[in-house]
Amino acid sequence: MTDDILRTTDLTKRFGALTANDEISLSVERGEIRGIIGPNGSGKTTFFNTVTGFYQPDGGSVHFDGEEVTGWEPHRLARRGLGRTFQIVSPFKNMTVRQNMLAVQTDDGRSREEKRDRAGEILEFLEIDHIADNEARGMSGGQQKLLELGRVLMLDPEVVMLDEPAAGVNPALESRIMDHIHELNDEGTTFVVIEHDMHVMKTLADSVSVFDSGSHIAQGDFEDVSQDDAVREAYLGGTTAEDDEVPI
Ligand SMILES: Nc1ncnc2c1ncn2[C@@H]1O[C@H](COP(=O)(O)OP(=O)(O)OP(=O)(O)O)[C@@H](O)[C@H]1O
Repeated sequence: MTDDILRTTDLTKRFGALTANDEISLSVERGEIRGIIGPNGSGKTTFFNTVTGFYQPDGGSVHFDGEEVTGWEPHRLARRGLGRTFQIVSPFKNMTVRQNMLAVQTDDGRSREEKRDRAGEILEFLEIDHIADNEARGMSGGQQKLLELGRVLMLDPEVVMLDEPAAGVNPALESRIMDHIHELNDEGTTFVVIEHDMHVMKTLADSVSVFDSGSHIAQGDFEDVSQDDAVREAYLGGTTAEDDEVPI
């Protein structure tokens, strides 16, 4: 029997005449790393925004850990255990790295000291503790991505949705980010990851869901999905496909 921690049923989001998510039904199993791939504009980020409450859906539902959470506010979902990061990261630049961590509203009865200790542990785990007292404005793009992941971890999430965690990150830091994701996953955190880099996706994801023109067109392990005719058409038939987006 499968143990779904996140499930959408016919989730739909429109922007005027454009249907960015067209009845997306998708289940994520507890403990897996699910990749979401698809050409530019296929609706991946919209899906994240609708699942995590940044957009109200025009139809369909979202269930998280056995509870219907459709339309819940992002902060309520985050406190319930569904965290997410953004494609464009935006730390508070004039605050230190540690202050950025402590600015996360956890509302879980932890004392200031406990919160500070937890922030220290996470920064150490992510190997950015040496810059904890530096202003965030001096961080590299990759370090900012790690800080954003760290801020999500302050909420002890059960599921983390990552929007392009490797984009714009140098290869050394990229492999560190992937190691951290694997390590957290080994400890039980479920991940849903949007990523254009197919090499990253191939090694990271247990299974992938493919979006095309707002629809969820295929799901399975990376190798099977790469051979799927509809997937090859989605990538190769369009005019926007770039080499690194072709999943073969
Ligand atoms: N806030 C918005 N208002 C209007 N249209 C939007 C909005 N957000 C997204 N769209 C449109 O919805 C479609 C899906 O966009 P979305 O960003 O979800 O795609 P994506 O698969 O994440 O793309 P990319 O891989 O380029 O990040 C696009 O046509 C986009 O222009």
